[in-house]
Amino acid sequence: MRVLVLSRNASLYSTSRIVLAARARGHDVSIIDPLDFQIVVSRGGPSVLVGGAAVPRFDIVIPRIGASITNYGLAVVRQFDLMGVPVLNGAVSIARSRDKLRALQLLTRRKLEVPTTVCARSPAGVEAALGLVGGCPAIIKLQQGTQGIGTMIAETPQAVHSLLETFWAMGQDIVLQEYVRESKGRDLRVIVVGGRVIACMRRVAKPGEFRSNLHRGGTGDGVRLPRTYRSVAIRAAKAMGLEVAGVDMLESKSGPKILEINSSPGLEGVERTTGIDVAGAIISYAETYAATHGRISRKLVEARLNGVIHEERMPRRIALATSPEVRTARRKGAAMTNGSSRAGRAAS
Ligand SMILES: Nc1ncnc2c1ncn2[C@@H]1O[C@H](COP(=O)(O)OP(=O)(O)OP(=O)(O)O)[C@@H](O)[C@H]1O
Ligand SMILES: [Mg+2]
Ligand SMILES: [Mg+2]
Repeated sequence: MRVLVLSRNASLYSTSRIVLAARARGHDVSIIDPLDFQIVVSRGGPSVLVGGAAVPRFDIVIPRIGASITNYGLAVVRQFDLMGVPVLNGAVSIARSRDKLRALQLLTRRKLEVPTTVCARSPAGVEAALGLVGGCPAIIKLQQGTQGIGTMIAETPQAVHSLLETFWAMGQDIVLQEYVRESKGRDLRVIVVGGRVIACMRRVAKPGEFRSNLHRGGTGDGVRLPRTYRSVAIRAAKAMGLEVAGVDMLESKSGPKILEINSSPGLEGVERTTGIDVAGAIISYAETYAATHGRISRKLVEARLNGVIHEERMPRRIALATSPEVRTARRKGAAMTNGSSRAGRAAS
């Protein structure tokens, strides 16, 4: 297959692992910075250029869009969506995951548990909001934060007021959230690919810190998930329409509570702590996905762009098809990797 990885930096761990995994399976891989694309919108149909020149037709696009270029990156991904090129993940589902409030709204619509969260935009409702999330300490989050930056804890109502007022004055959208005390600075990062749990690590915050992110000094350990947690992670990814997802969950006294779902989850922490070949699992799934979504109808493309159709509603006949090209690529991949990857087997 001809694989396009959208990434600003080929030397990033996750990008290079995905590229290596694809090449090991015999695929032709290009890595292009999303900002290098020109997006052409005309009545003649959607297209993209790089440096003014046409690009080859790709069989699959794997976007790794960083938070700093969400808007332009999503426009590029949407253009590939419009061109009918299979994309893992699509623009609508990435956009959903980038906004924590939007994501939580979608999750609760599917009856999935999340920490009680209140969004407000005027000082008048703050007391009531604080009561709803169980008082202090309370969590305050930027709606678009990542790597733990933008997630804060407020120990007193005064701190809540001053933080909210500061962020509102800066024009930032924030949410107030119940602090799940019993999680004790731990969370679970679950990697779901194509509706299957591929790997999971428990992250533990460093002493004196409530955020367990590895970027904030936390440490990770591979864990086997109980069945209820597995099924919640899978349902959460599906609710967002994400084919590749990093689901963050807290272990609360009433069971899993979902914090957020990441659409370009980092692979370094989870691969190193679990020893699982997550990149291989993504490519293995990409092969199946490209084969089954390569020639989807214009109607389906539009439905997907409008976010009204979920992949599970794809006709079964399409969902099960496997092209000769994919079978050959799989055979080559199996020979080159000796077929020994746990994740590769799990996802195939
Ligand atoms: N409501 C909460 N109760 C307890 N701890 C929380 C809560 N919300 C967040 N945390 C802690 O803070 C960390 C960061 O929060 P969150 O996952 O929402 O932010 P993020 O910046 O998007 O992180 P990521 O890098 O995983 O994308 C979580 O991993 C968890 O350890
Ligand atoms: Mg996040
Ligand atoms: Mg997180």
